[in-house]
Amino acid sequence: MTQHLVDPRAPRDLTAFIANLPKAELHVHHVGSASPRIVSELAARHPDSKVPTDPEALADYFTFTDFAHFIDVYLSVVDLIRTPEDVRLLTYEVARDLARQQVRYAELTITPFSSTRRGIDERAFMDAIEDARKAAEAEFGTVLRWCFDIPGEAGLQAAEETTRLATDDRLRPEGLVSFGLGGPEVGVERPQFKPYFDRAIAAGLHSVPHAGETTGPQTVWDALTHLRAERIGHGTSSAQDPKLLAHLAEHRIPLEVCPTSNIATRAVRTLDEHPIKEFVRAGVLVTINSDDPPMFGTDLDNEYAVAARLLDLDERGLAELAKNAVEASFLEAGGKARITDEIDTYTAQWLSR
Ligand SMILES: Nc1ncnc2c1ncn2[C@@H]1O[C@H](CCC(=O)c2cccc(C(=O)O)c2)[C@@H](O)[C@H]1O
Ligand SMILES: [Zn+2]
Repeated sequence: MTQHLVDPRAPRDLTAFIANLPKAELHVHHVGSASPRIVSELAARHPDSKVPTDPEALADYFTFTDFAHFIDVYLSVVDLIRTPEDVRLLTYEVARDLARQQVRYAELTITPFSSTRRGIDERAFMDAIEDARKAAEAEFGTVLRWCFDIPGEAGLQAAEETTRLATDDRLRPEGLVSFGLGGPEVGVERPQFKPYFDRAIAAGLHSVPHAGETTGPQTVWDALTHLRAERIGHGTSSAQDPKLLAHLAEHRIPLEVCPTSNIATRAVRTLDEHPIKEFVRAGVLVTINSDDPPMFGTDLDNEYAVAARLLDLDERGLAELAKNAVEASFLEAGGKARITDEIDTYTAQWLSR
């Protein structure tokens, strides 16, 4: 009987490598990360909701015809978050899911305006997310920080409210590090939000607006010049403007790339057409993120696997992507060094097996 020896040149199983690779995630939404189990549990608490309680039906419900449809579905899940306990449960479970993927550090984007305008007390909201953040760090070892974002389509009233919640020392949570702008981009010009970003930056927050997801490169330029963006959410259309790509690369402004999100919201037609290769070729600092994982039928590990396929990466290439996210994060230097060292040690051990 011939013995089938494992061919040492055979492609190693990158899935196993990714699953155990220590990671950081910079672009992932609080409500958008509610797992099917959490969403169906919340939907069962609120029978008036149009959100299905059955996880099967939920998978169909999370299939979008276009970006506007995605926002409608997103808001129907926001409507399920009605009490501080809902907020705490959601936040803690999102942290558990992140920890399961070896995420050591995540900057979770939260839209407090959407919850406070739906009646959740602002102080109770802040206490709920902070309780969950501290519990997650103690129990899972996952460090969470917050990005508060303005739902741009809700206009300047939402901008004012979000800025107040993010800069009032009696309210702003300890874990808050950055300030963003989300929702549809079409008809939501970035320059109008300059006064709010100026106040947030003056209060010590980092600027990380979405831009160039569903509109052209001018939106990315506007985010850089008017909102002083330190990172860009998506930035997908930057690939249409070589000068913009060169500027991002020269000034080492990271892109928060969310490949499957761009397909699910129809921002990009197919993964093979995704501009991530152009970003890397231009020398742009690319980070990999999941955006709204359960809604897009993905998770961070899968996004790393997609990046490996699109960029033809081996273990070292994947480790570099993970280190990019650590470098681009707003974690303090000691924490960055710790996670980067862990990534290097893990990768070296894996390759020496
Ligand atoms: N890929 C994404 N690209 C962009 N945004 C994304 C993405 N994923 C998730 N979001 C989130 O969707 C929300 C959209 C909320 C919104 O548009 C809206 C409009 C009018 C009223 C209200 C309200 O609350 O009353 C809200 C944003 O908060 C944002 O954080
Ligand atoms: Zn997003």
